Amino acid sequence: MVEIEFRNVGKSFVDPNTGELRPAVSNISFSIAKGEVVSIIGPSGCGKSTLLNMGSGLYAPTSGEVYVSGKRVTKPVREVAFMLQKDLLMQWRTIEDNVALGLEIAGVGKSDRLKVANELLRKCHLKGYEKNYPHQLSGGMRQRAALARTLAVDPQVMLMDEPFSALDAQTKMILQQDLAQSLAENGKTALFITHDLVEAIALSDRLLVMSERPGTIIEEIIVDLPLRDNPLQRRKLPEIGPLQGRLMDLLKIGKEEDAAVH
Ligand SMILES: Nc1ncnc2c1ncn2[C@@H]1O[C@H](COP(=O)(O)OP(=O)(O)OP(=O)(O)O)[C@@H](O)[C@H]1O
Repeated sequence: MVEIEFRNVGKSFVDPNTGELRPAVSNISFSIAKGEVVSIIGPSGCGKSTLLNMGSGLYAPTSGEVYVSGKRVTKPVREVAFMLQKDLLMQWRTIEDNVALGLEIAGVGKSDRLKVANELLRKCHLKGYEKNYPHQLSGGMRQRAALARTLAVDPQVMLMDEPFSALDAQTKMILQQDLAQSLAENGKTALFITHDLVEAIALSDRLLVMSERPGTIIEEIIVDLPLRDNPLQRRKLPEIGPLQGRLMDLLKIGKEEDAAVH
């Protein structure tokens, strides 16, 4: 079953310098099946975040259509949860209250929502920190809390915009492991943006490679490797190097003066 579909999607923005409409992405078509994890990679400014914003209904496409679970997206969609590079935790709420926020908005009673929050905090290795405030946690721990908060609303689709890019390399690998296990266990569908090529390979079933602005999909690569639920082990497979090399070539990294990734 198809969970997310982009049909000939384009998006233009008014260029603040010229006042004219300028395309950010054009002619984007792809679909993601239920339970699939797909990563988008591409040069800075090619429109990756713009795609996620359209997937969640925060931006309307200028042309084409976006569908989630067969319904055309015309406004923010409940089935979709967003996770960003910034943890966006509320400083005045404890970690458990931050994780429970989505459930509170949905009208779930206090004891039920705290039960869900505490179970997710345990799974995300934050047991014992439930009553802490965000400033009392490290960056990695805050991002774990943000992951728990995203999972708490039990979204069908997770849209993730460089969620781990601010973390150190080792913390990042551990969080990738937690995310991958959680996605696999719960059969979630995810669209993931990253500049980290190995992260994309380690986490995904499929990769979409974009061109420079106006971004369009120039290549689709099926990651035909085992261990999608275990990126720590997948990273060690010998196929990772050649796949990374292929992506570097597509993005022209180190090949030309005007390389696509800076
Ligand atoms: N609200 C907006 N108004 C005007 N221009 C915008 C707006 N949002 C994005 N853009 C422009 O659209 C282009 C794509 O932006 P977007 O943030 O989607 O790129 P990206 O691929 O996610 O970049 P990065 O990898 O650097 O995060 C950029 O040139 C950006 O300046």
